[in-house]
Amino acid sequence: MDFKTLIEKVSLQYEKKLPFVIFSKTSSETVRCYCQQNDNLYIDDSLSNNGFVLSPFDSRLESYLIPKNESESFETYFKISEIEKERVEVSELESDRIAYEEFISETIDTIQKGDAAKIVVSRKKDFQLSDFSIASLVERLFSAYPTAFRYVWFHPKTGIWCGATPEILVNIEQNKFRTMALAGTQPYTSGEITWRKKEMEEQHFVTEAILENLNGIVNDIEVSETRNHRAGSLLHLCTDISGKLGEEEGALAKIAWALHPTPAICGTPQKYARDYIIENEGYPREFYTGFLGPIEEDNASATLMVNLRCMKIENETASIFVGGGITADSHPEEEWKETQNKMQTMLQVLQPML
Ligand SMILES: C=C(O[C@H]1C=CC=C(C(=O)O)[C@@H]1O)C(=O)O
Repeated sequence: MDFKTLIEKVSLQYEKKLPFVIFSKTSSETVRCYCQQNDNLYIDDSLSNNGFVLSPFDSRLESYLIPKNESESFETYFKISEIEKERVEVSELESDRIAYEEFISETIDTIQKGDAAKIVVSRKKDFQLSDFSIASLVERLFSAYPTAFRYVWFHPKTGIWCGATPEILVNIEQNKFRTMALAGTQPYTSGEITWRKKEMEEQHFVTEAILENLNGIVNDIEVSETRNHRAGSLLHLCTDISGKLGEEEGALAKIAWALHPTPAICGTPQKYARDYIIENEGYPREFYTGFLGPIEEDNASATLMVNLRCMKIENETASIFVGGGITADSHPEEEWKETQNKMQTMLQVLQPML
């Protein structure tokens, strides 16, 4: 089956209002797809069944699964085609900017009072689509960000969720696991790269918290040098963390629930930051900054990614979710600009449909 036929399959599935997920792992040209054969909503927090999981930011809420054994699965090779990507100009209300910057200032005050070291706050912006097609969405998304993990998920009860994320929550392959501490953002340029103290500190919080949360769960942890990690037109700081798993069952669930929500998308201390976000952000994140990905071989192999650079599409409206890590040294105007830059990742996919 070729990519075109696969797109026809998912388009038909969407027309019939049946769940599907189509995805391609980081830097892979293999596209895989599960087309569920009924419209049940499978709830599964165990992370032990084969299929594709979609889990929300608030870990007290349910995770959903498109089970492999209830789906037809397909796989194909896909030749990346060059798509034009130009910055999409967005008109934003002055009142929205002021409200967001005030929210950032309040968050900085909270941090300066000593209640938290870092809190990741975000916003959601809606775009009316005039010419939406699932085929065009899949084609553009998969071509635009070949080095990201790309997915389009549809279930009649959740709507479409899709994204191109750079961040691994946990990857397990043959008794080895990998995760990463990703934080700090600047626009990508080919020139010399320098990071400010604020970004280095922000990223350091993430590495430290991940190592602390993994303590006692995995053995032989290796921590890489911190490196630059490009995500489309953005650049992040990243530390790779890897290690070996013991013989016991259920390592995937243990690691994923120990790490999620990481300080890359929530904050430190975790519970304070989570409650602050839920109480103050003013909208429910749903699956944004949750995690998603395939679980295979009875969870001996899995790639769970943090749901970043993503959007939800429902009733011809695309909601794009964007945020940033706030520390005592953050500046509200810069944080607003950062969300505008991050919004471009999905806007460039949507461009012809706006
Ligand atoms: C919360 C987001 O990004 C996180 C991941 C990488 C860098 C981030 C930052 O620089 O603030 C955020 O922690 C988002 O893209 O919506």
